[in-house]
Amino acid sequence: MTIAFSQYWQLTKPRVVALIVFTAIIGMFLATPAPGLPSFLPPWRALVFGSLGIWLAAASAAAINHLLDQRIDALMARTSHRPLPTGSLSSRQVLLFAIVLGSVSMLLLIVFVNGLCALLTFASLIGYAIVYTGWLKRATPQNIVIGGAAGAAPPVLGWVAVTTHHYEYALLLFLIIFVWTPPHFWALAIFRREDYARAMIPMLPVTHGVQYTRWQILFYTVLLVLVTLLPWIAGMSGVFYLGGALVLGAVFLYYAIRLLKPPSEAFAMQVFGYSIWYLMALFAFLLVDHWLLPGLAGAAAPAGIEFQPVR
Ligand code: HEM
Ligand SMILES: CC(C)=CCC/C(C)=C/CC/C(C)=C/COP(=O)(O)OP(=O)(O)O
Repeated sequence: MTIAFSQYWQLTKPRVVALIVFTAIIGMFLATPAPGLPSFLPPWRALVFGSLGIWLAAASAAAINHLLDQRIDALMARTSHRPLPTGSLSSRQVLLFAIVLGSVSMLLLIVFVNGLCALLTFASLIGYAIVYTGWLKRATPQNIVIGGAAGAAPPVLGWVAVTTHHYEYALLLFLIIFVWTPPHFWALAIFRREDYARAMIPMLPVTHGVQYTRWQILFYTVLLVLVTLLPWIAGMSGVFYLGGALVLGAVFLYYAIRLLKPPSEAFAMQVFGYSIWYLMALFAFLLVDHWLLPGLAGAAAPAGIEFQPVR
């Protein structure tokens, strides 16, 4: 019983999905007026059912990823211990699990949140589970750049769970995760390139070589540092966020430059590990900044404009 639970839990990619839900929740908070105004907590239904619905949809997408990738997962050292390659769960069980999670997610979002949030969440689920996993991943070395759109969507999903007002700010959050994805993934792909070569998956380090991939990581990291300035330039975030983004970005740049001539083979995995802390910290800075600067409430909900949850 406990073993079965842990196998199903593993299907949901719990740590990846935890960070995804974290960015969605930050999206909800940033869409909500800051302290000092009548309500600084997102509407409770968006917070509770929105987070739960987005979590279940991402977990369902992750389970479908396991299902469609079982043949290649069996060929790769990093993934060969997963429930399908080891035979501890059957394809039927995984499919059923994914359908249940996805259906409950849609039900919660449609009934308790709103149709737009449900629609965009469903599009993200399909984007990752079918478009990326079933097609792009095997088709082009730009797979994770294009497929990254699904993983970048959660702050937008969180935002529209609360309101469509100033949705352009949510698009800035989307852009940050979208540009973050290539350095995040390619660092790991460099270290795991033999896995991908064995499974014949056209990841950039396999098709274009390690050095080219390192330069691409540096290119996207520079772009990322520039893109993270946008929330401040657009007036969504203040100098507290700006300071945090600059420090975090400087460290990321240091890692990306060092990766051009790495001290060891394992250094790429340090860059990968940092990318995760980076995103978590950047979004934490966005939230604290939003709370520290009540003046910004004007940015999220300008005077005279009613705070309107989408229904
Ligand atoms: C197309 C986009 C993405 C690709 C290809 C990708 C790829 C990967 C891979 C291959 C791993 C290693 C997983 C493992 O060994 O089990 C990983 C780990 C991770 N990813 Fe991503 N990722 C993407 C987007 C995201 C997004 C959007 C987030 C969160 C906002 C995220 C957060 C994480 C976290 C937290 C881990 C560490 C998981 C752990 O330690 O168990 N990733 N990613
Ligand atoms: C509804 C919604 C918000 C969906 C979110 C989509 C989602 C779960 C994105 C995560 C991205 C991810 C872990 C990609 C790795 O897949 P991979 O197949 O390249 O990695 P693997 O080899 O570890 O399976």
